Amino acid sequence: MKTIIRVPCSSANIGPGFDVIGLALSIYLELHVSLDANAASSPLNCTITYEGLGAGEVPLIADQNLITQSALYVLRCHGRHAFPAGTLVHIINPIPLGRGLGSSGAAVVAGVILGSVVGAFNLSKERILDYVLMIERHPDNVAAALYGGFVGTYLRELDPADMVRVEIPLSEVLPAPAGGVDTGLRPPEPPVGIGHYIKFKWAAEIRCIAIIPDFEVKTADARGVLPESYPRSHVTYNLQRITLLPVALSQSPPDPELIYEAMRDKIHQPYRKVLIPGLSEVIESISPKSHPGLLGICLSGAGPTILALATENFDHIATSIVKVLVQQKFDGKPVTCQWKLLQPAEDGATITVVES
Ligand SMILES: Nc1ncnc2c1ncn2[C@@H]1O[C@H](COP(=O)(O)OP(=O)(O)O)[C@@H](O)[C@H]1O
Ligand SMILES: N[C@@H](CCOP(=O)(O)O)C(=O)O
Repeated sequence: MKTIIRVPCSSANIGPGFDVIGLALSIYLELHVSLDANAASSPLNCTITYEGLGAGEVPLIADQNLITQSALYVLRCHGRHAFPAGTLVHIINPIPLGRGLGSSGAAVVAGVILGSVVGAFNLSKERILDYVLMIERHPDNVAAALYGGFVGTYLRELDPADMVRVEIPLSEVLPAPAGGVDTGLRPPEPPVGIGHYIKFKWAAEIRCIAIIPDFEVKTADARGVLPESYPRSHVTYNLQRITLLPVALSQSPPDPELIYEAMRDKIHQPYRKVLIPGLSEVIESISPKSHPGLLGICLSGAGPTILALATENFDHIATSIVKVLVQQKFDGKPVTCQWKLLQPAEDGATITVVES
């Protein structure tokens, strides 16, 4: 028997919805999980194999890999200090790392589900979200990856005792690398009901073009360039647009002028352009007027991927954006890009048991 855990990638923010809105998209991380009582012993009882993007770069030791670290967090909260003997986890990852397509969100969601599956804890999706939010601390892309589709999210205001638990350093939640040895530490359990979501409708004719530059921007770095406070006019600007966005993206036929305006942002994109050469030029030069079929354009998550929503002329829109980006340099080297045509992943995270 083998359990397959499948989790989609995601695009967070969609312009004005910084840390609020997420969209699950059709590239899927898969974990193939099995137990082999005769397997040679491995650190923390877990053997990891890996194929796809990040192979050779992602650690394959249980207390260093984000997926298995997340599973160990769940196990340790339940008083288990290792995987069941002979656990084999094969990771298949087509999601580009560090590009703003929610690779870490998908990894953490998959890892928490892995912990629930191997521990036979049968956690509900609501409880899985609590565990995930102790690790990836913004709800937008993880709620999309877990529940699927186009979502709006919020974090509940916690009482002071719960606040202490969610604010503890990440290093106390995830197992610190200890060479695969059990440290015996029991991390804090998540409070119940930290994060919540609502699913919005998505007009069937809207497709998503992801233009993916060949350089990485770590989400932590892209959060580091954001200011602590904002001018009131910029907050109002975003509130006006975020109020329109979910309705605008649910209407058939979609209204390009409305969507283009509703996807503009003053809270994160203007600050992140220092990390993403070409971002401003793309947003300012490519519009539904210059490119029929285009609805709107934004940074995907923390970048550097650019997300364009469109109903037709996908190739022309994508190649126009690529043309602007390849004129730029990153780290002194010319930028190259690939692009993919994606659609919303409605199902979110799934668990399937198959005969191996
Ligand atoms: N499949 C995976 N397996 C293990 N770790 C992963 C995986 N995917 C992502 N990660 C971790 O997440 C990091 C990227 O996260 P982040 O900077 O938030 O970018 P992204 O926008 O792709 O989520 C990687 O450097 C790696 O440490
Ligand atoms: N709201 C977050 C989303 C980060 O998404 P990622 O896919 O880049 O990890 C942010 O904008 O920082």
